[in-house]
Amino acid sequence: MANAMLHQTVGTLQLHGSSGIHFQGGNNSVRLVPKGFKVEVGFCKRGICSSGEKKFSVIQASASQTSVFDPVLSPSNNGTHESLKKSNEAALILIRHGESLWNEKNLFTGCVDVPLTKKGVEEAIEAGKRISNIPVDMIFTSALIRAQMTAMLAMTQHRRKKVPIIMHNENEQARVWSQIHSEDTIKQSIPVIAAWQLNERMYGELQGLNKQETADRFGKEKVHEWRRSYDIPPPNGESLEMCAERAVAYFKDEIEPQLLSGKNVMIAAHGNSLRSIIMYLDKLTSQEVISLELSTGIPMLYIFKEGKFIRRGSPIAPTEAGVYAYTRKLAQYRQKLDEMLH
Ligand SMILES: O=C(O)[C@H](O)COP(=O)(O)O
Repeated sequence: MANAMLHQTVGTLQLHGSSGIHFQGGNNSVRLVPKGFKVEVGFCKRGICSSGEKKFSVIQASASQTSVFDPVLSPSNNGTHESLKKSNEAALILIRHGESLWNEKNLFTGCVDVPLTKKGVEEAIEAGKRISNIPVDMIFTSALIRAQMTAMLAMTQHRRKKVPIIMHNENEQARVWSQIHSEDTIKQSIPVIAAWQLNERMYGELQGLNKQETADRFGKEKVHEWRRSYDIPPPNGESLEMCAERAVAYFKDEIEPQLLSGKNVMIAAHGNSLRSIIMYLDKLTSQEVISLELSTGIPMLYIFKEGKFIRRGSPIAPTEAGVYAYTRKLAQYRQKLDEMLH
Protein backbone atom coordinates (compact mmCIF):
# COMPACT_ATOMS: atom_id res chain seq x y z
CA MET A 1 0.00 0.00 0.00
CA ALA A 2 1.30 3.40 -0.88
CA ASN A 3 2.94 5.37 1.86
CA ALA A 4 -0.32 7.02 2.58
CA MET A 5 0.19 10.27 4.37
CA LEU A 6 -3.01 11.75 5.62
CA HIS A 7 -3.38 15.15 7.04
CA GLN A 8 -6.66 16.08 8.59
CA THR A 9 -7.06 19.69 9.32
CA VAL A 10 -10.05 20.86 11.26
CA GLY A 11 -13.17 20.54 9.12
CA THR A 12 -11.47 19.56 5.89
CA LEU A 13 -9.70 16.47 4.69
CA GLN A 14 -6.82 15.96 2.29
CA LEU A 15 -6.60 12.27 1.50
CA HIS A 16 -3.40 11.04 -0.12
CA GLY A 17 -3.22 7.40 -1.02
CA SER A 18 -5.64 4.58 -1.69
CA SER A 19 -5.84 3.69 1.95
CA GLY A 20 -9.52 4.17 2.38
CA ILE A 21 -8.98 5.61 5.79
CA HIS A 22 -11.97 7.62 6.84
CA PHE A 23 -11.82 10.74 8.98
CA GLN A 24 -14.66 12.44 10.65
CA GLY A 25 -13.78 16.09 9.91
CA GLY A 26 -14.69 18.89 12.22
CA ASN A 27 -14.76 17.14 15.56
CA ASN A 28 -11.37 15.57 14.99
CA SER A 29 -12.59 12.07 15.63
CA VAL A 30 -10.54 9.55 13.71
CA ARG A 31 -12.19 6.29 12.57
CA LEU A 32 -11.22 3.22 10.65
CA VAL A 33 -7.47 3.69 10.81
CA PRO A 34 -6.42 0.39 9.26
CA LYS A 35 -3.84 -2.01 10.67
CA GLY A 36 -0.29 -0.91 10.02
CA PHE A 37 -1.11 2.75 10.24
CA LYS A 38 -0.75 5.01 13.22
CA VAL A 39 -2.14 8.36 14.15
CA GLU A 40 0.30 11.12 14.91
CA VAL A 41 -1.04 14.18 16.55
CA GLY A 42 0.62 17.52 16.04
CA PHE A 43 -0.50 21.05 16.55
CA CYS A 44 -0.80 23.35 13.64
CA LYS A 45 1.83 25.99 13.65
CA ARG A 46 0.08 28.34 11.37
CA GLY A 47 -2.78 28.98 9.11
CA ILE A 48 -4.37 25.66 8.31
CA CYS A 49 -6.00 25.11 11.68
CA SER A 50 -7.15 27.73 14.08
CA SER A 51 -4.77 28.09 17.01
CA GLY A 52 -4.89 25.32 19.52
CA GLU A 53 -6.63 22.92 17.12
CA LYS A 54 -5.05 19.58 16.48
CA LYS A 55 -3.81 18.42 13.11
CA PHE A 56 -3.89 14.64 12.72
CA SER A 57 -1.42 12.88 10.48
CA VAL A 58 -2.13 9.24 9.82
CA ILE A 59 1.05 7.73 8.49
CA GLN A 60 1.81 4.15 7.54
CA ALA A 61 3.36 3.04 10.79
CA SER A 62 6.21 1.09 9.23
CA ALA A 63 7.11 3.92 6.85
CA SER A 64 6.99 6.53 9.50
CA GLN A 65 8.95 4.89 12.26
CA THR A 66 12.71 4.95 12.43
CA SER A 67 13.45 2.20 9.99
CA VAL A 68 15.27 0.05 12.48
CA PHE A 69 14.22 0.47 16.11
CA ASP A 70 16.81 2.90 17.44
CA PRO A 71 16.28 2.65 21.19
CA VAL A 72 18.16 5.83 21.70
CA LEU A 73 16.25 8.09 19.41
CA SER A 74 13.03 6.38 18.44
CA PRO A 75 10.10 8.72 18.93
CA SER A 76 7.96 7.74 21.87
CA ASN A 77 4.63 7.15 20.21
CA ASN A 78 2.41 7.08 23.22
CA GLY A 79 3.19 10.52 24.58
CA THR A 80 0.76 13.37 24.61
CA HIS A 81 1.71 16.45 22.66
CA GLU A 82 3.28 18.13 25.65
CA SER A 83 5.16 15.05 26.79
CA LEU A 84 6.26 14.49 23.17
CA LYS A 85 7.69 17.97 23.22
CA LYS A 86 9.45 17.27 26.49
CA SER A 87 10.77 13.80 25.81
CA ASN A 88 11.87 14.02 22.20
CA GLU A 89 15.22 15.26 21.07
CA ALA A 90 15.46 15.26 17.30
CA ALA A 91 18.40 16.02 15.03
CA LEU A 92 17.97 18.46 12.15
CA ILE A 93 20.68 18.53 9.47
CA LEU A 94 20.73 21.34 6.89
CA ILE A 95 22.91 21.02 3.79
CA ARG A 96 23.25 23.50 0.94
CA HIS A 97 23.75 21.54 -2.30
CA GLY A 98 27.26 20.89 -3.56
CA GLU A 99 28.79 23.12 -6.24
CA SER A 100 26.59 23.24 -9.35
CA LEU A 101 27.67 23.75 -12.98
CA TRP A 102 26.37 27.33 -12.83
CA ASN A 103 28.06 28.00 -9.50
CA GLU A 104 31.26 26.99 -11.30
CA LYS A 105 30.47 29.44 -14.14
CA ASN A 106 29.46 32.14 -11.58
CA LEU A 107 25.99 32.46 -13.09
CA PHE A 108 22.84 33.41 -11.16
CA THR A 109 20.92 30.12 -10.91
CA GLY A 110 17.76 30.58 -8.83
CA CYS A 111 15.12 28.06 -9.99
CA VAL A 112 16.98 26.94 -13.12
CA ASP A 113 17.48 23.20 -12.67
CA VAL A 114 21.20 22.53 -13.17
CA PRO A 115 23.18 19.51 -11.86
CA LEU A 116 26.27 19.30 -9.66
CA THR A 117 29.83 19.53 -10.94
CA LYS A 118 32.32 16.74 -10.19
CA LYS A 119 33.52 18.91 -7.29
CA GLY A 120 29.90 19.28 -6.13
CA VAL A 121 29.52 15.48 -6.17
CA GLU A 122 32.69 15.18 -4.05
CA GLU A 123 31.38 17.85 -1.65
CA ALA A 124 28.11 15.92 -1.24
CA ILE A 125 29.99 12.71 -0.48
CA GLU A 126 32.23 14.52 2.01
CA ALA A 127 29.15 15.98 3.68
CA GLY A 128 27.77 12.46 3.93
CA LYS A 129 30.90 11.28 5.71
CA ARG A 130 30.50 14.07 8.26
CA ILE A 131 26.94 13.08 9.14
CA SER A 132 27.37 9.31 8.72
CA ASN A 133 26.78 8.68 12.45
CA ILE A 134 23.83 11.03 12.87
CA PRO A 135 20.33 9.46 12.63
CA VAL A 136 18.18 10.39 9.63
CA ASP A 137 14.53 9.22 9.50
CA MET A 138 13.20 11.59 6.81
CA ILE A 139 14.77 13.72 4.10
CA PHE A 140 13.30 16.86 2.56
CA THR A 141 14.79 18.33 -0.62
CA SER A 142 13.78 21.04 -3.03
CA ALA A 143 12.35 20.05 -6.42
CA LEU A 144 15.74 20.85 -8.01
CA ILE A 145 18.20 18.16 -9.02
CA ARG A 146 21.27 19.75 -7.39
CA ALA A 147 19.66 19.45 -3.95
CA GLN A 148 18.34 15.94 -4.62
CA MET A 149 21.73 14.75 -5.91
CA THR A 150 23.35 16.17 -2.76
CA ALA A 151 20.95 14.32 -0.46
CA MET A 152 21.24 10.97 -2.25
CA LEU A 153 25.04 11.16 -2.58
CA ALA A 154 25.44 12.15 1.08
CA MET A 155 23.34 9.15 2.16
CA THR A 156 25.65 6.75 0.32
CA GLN A 157 28.07 7.41 3.19
CA HIS A 158 25.63 6.82 6.04
CA ARG A 159 26.61 3.89 8.27
CA ARG A 160 22.98 2.87 8.88
CA LYS A 161 22.76 1.94 5.16
CA LYS A 162 19.06 2.78 4.95
CA VAL A 163 17.88 3.45 1.38
CA PRO A 164 16.59 6.96 0.63
CA ILE A 165 13.53 6.67 -1.61
CA ILE A 166 11.96 9.68 -3.33
CA MET A 167 8.21 9.66 -2.60
CA HIS A 168 6.00 10.02 -5.66
CA ASN A 169 2.62 11.42 -4.66
CA GLU A 170 2.16 13.77 -7.59
CA ASN A 171 -0.90 11.82 -8.73
CA GLU A 172 -2.78 8.60 -7.99
CA GLN A 173 -0.94 6.57 -10.64
CA ALA A 174 2.46 7.73 -9.38
CA ARG A 175 1.48 6.72 -5.87
CA VAL A 176 0.21 3.30 -6.92
CA TRP A 177 3.10 2.57 -9.31
CA SER A 178 5.72 3.50 -6.70
CA GLN A 179 4.29 1.26 -3.99
CA ILE A 180 6.62 -0.88 -1.90
CA HIS A 181 5.12 -4.26 -1.08
CA SER A 182 7.40 -5.34 1.73
CA GLU A 183 7.19 -4.12 5.32
CA ASP A 184 10.82 -5.05 5.94
CA THR A 185 11.99 -3.11 2.91
CA ILE A 186 9.96 -0.11 4.00
CA LYS A 187 11.63 -0.28 7.41
CA GLN A 188 15.01 -0.16 5.71
CA SER A 189 14.15 2.93 3.71
CA ILE A 190 14.05 6.68 4.33
CA PRO A 191 11.24 8.68 2.68
CA VAL A 192 12.56 11.61 0.62
CA ILE A 193 10.03 14.39 0.07
CA ALA A 194 10.82 16.85 -2.75
CA ALA A 195 9.08 20.20 -2.21
CA TRP A 196 9.20 23.21 -4.55
CA GLN A 197 8.71 25.40 -1.46
CA LEU A 198 12.35 24.62 -0.58
CA ASN A 199 13.60 25.69 -4.02
CA GLU A 200 16.26 28.36 -4.31
CA ARG A 201 14.85 31.91 -4.42
CA MET A 202 13.70 32.73 -7.96
CA TYR A 203 16.29 35.20 -9.25
CA GLY A 204 14.04 36.67 -11.95
CA GLU A 205 15.80 38.45 -14.81
CA LEU A 206 19.23 37.68 -13.31
CA GLN A 207 18.92 33.93 -13.92
CA GLY A 208 21.63 32.86 -16.35
CA LEU A 209 23.55 36.17 -16.08
CA ASN A 210 27.16 36.18 -14.93
CA LYS A 211 27.42 37.64 -11.41
CA GLN A 212 30.58 39.64 -12.10
CA GLU A 213 29.24 41.07 -15.39
CA THR A 214 25.98 41.96 -13.63
CA ALA A 215 27.93 43.83 -10.91
CA ASP A 216 29.92 45.65 -13.62
CA ARG A 217 26.67 46.63 -15.34
CA PHE A 218 24.47 47.57 -12.34
CA GLY A 219 27.13 48.33 -9.70
CA LYS A 220 28.50 46.14 -6.88
CA GLU A 221 26.25 47.70 -4.19
CA LYS A 222 23.06 47.15 -6.17
CA VAL A 223 23.89 43.51 -6.90
CA HIS A 224 24.89 42.93 -3.24
CA GLU A 225 21.53 44.45 -2.26
CA TRP A 226 19.70 42.04 -4.60
CA ARG A 227 21.72 39.07 -3.37
CA ARG A 228 21.79 39.67 0.37
CA SER A 229 19.14 42.16 1.51
CA TYR A 230 15.95 40.86 3.13
CA ASP A 231 13.18 42.71 1.34
CA ILE A 232 14.67 44.01 -1.96
CA PRO A 233 13.96 41.58 -4.86
CA PRO A 234 16.06 41.29 -8.03
CA PRO A 235 14.21 42.45 -11.17
CA ASN A 236 11.03 40.31 -11.42
CA GLY A 237 12.46 37.88 -8.88
CA GLU A 238 11.96 36.95 -5.22
CA SER A 239 13.38 38.86 -2.28
CA LEU A 240 14.64 36.73 0.62
CA GLU A 241 11.45 37.73 2.43
CA MET A 242 9.31 36.33 -0.40
CA CYS A 243 11.41 33.15 -0.42
CA ALA A 244 10.96 32.87 3.37
CA GLU A 245 7.20 33.15 3.02
CA ARG A 246 7.13 29.78 1.23
CA ALA A 247 10.21 28.04 2.66
CA VAL A 248 9.66 28.87 6.33
CA ALA A 249 5.92 28.23 6.05
CA TYR A 250 6.67 24.79 4.60
CA PHE A 251 9.23 24.15 7.37
CA LYS A 252 6.68 25.08 10.06
CA ASP A 253 3.78 23.13 8.54
CA GLU A 254 5.49 20.01 7.20
CA ILE A 255 8.90 19.58 8.82
CA GLU A 256 8.54 20.89 12.37
CA PRO A 257 5.70 18.42 13.22
CA GLN A 258 7.99 15.57 12.18
CA LEU A 259 10.74 16.85 14.48
CA LEU A 260 8.17 17.28 17.24
CA SER A 261 7.27 13.59 16.91
CA GLY A 262 10.93 12.70 17.36
CA LYS A 263 11.86 12.13 13.70
CA ASN A 264 15.42 13.03 12.73
CA VAL A 265 15.34 15.11 9.57
CA MET A 266 17.79 16.16 6.87
CA ILE A 267 17.01 19.08 4.55
CA ALA A 268 19.06 19.43 1.36
CA ALA A 269 18.27 22.80 -0.24
CA HIS A 270 19.82 26.07 -1.37
CA GLY A 271 21.77 29.09 -0.24
CA ASN A 272 18.78 31.41 0.13
CA SER A 273 15.98 29.01 1.00
CA LEU A 274 18.22 27.76 3.82
CA ARG A 275 19.22 31.31 4.84
CA SER A 276 15.53 32.06 5.31
CA ILE A 277 15.06 28.90 7.42
CA ILE A 278 18.16 29.64 9.52
CA MET A 279 16.86 33.18 10.05
CA TYR A 280 13.78 31.54 11.63
CA LEU A 281 15.74 28.93 13.62
CA ASP A 282 18.30 31.41 14.97
CA LYS A 283 15.78 34.27 15.29
CA LEU A 284 17.99 36.56 13.17
CA THR A 285 16.87 40.08 12.32
CA SER A 286 16.59 41.26 8.72
CA GLN A 287 19.83 43.15 9.41
CA GLU A 288 21.69 40.14 10.81
CA VAL A 289 20.69 37.82 7.96
CA ILE A 290 22.48 40.07 5.43
CA SER A 291 25.84 38.74 6.59
CA LEU A 292 24.71 35.08 6.71
CA GLU A 293 26.54 33.10 4.01
CA LEU A 294 26.32 29.33 3.45
CA SER A 295 29.07 27.36 1.74
CA THR A 296 28.16 24.56 -0.65
CA GLY A 297 28.04 21.06 0.82
CA ILE A 298 28.75 21.89 4.48
CA PRO A 299 26.26 20.16 6.82
CA MET A 300 24.92 22.10 9.78
CA LEU A 301 23.43 20.34 12.79
CA TYR A 302 20.63 21.57 15.01
CA ILE A 303 19.02 19.80 17.93
CA PHE A 304 15.27 20.29 18.32
CA LYS A 305 14.22 19.86 21.94
CA GLU A 306 11.27 21.14 23.93
CA GLY A 307 10.16 23.22 21.00
CA LYS A 308 13.51 24.99 20.68
CA PHE A 309 16.25 24.79 18.02
CA ILE A 310 19.81 24.64 19.32
CA ARG A 311 22.51 25.16 16.72
CA ARG A 312 25.28 22.56 17.29
CA GLY A 313 27.61 23.60 14.49
CA SER A 314 28.97 21.54 11.65
CA PRO A 315 30.10 17.99 12.54
CA ILE A 316 33.75 17.94 11.58
CA ALA A 317 34.00 14.23 10.87
CA PRO A 318 32.39 11.00 12.00
CA THR A 319 35.45 9.78 13.79
CA GLU A 320 36.36 13.06 15.44
CA ALA A 321 36.29 11.92 19.09
CA GLY A 322 35.56 15.35 20.44
CA VAL A 323 32.93 16.35 17.88
CA TYR A 324 31.31 19.09 19.89
CA ALA A 325 28.18 18.87 17.78
CA TYR A 326 27.15 15.57 19.37
CA THR A 327 24.68 15.52 22.23
CA ARG A 328 24.57 12.62 24.70
CA LYS A 329 21.78 10.98 22.72
CA LEU A 330 23.68 11.36 19.45
CA ALA A 331 26.81 9.92 21.06
CA GLN A 332 24.73 6.94 22.28
CA TYR A 333 23.32 6.50 18.75
CA ARG A 334 26.84 6.46 17.33
CA GLN A 335 27.86 3.89 19.97
CA LYS A 336 24.91 1.65 19.04
CA LEU A 337 25.90 1.93 15.39
CA ASP A 338 29.43 0.85 16.34
CA GLU A 339 28.05 -2.14 18.25
CA MET A 340 25.65 -3.05 15.44
CA LEU A 341 28.32 -2.84 12.76
CA HIS A 342 31.09 -4.67 14.59
O1 LIG B 1 20.96 30.85 -7.19
C1 LIG B 1 22.17 31.12 -7.22
O2 LIG B 1 22.74 31.81 -8.05
C2 LIG B 1 23.01 30.58 -6.07
O3 LIG B 1 22.54 29.37 -5.68
C3 LIG B 1 22.92 31.51 -4.90
O4 LIG B 1 23.23 32.69 -5.39
P1 LIG B 1 23.59 33.87 -4.39
O5 LIG B 1 24.74 33.37 -3.55
O6 LIG B 1 23.94 34.98 -5.32
O7 LIG B 1 22.35 34.13 -3.59
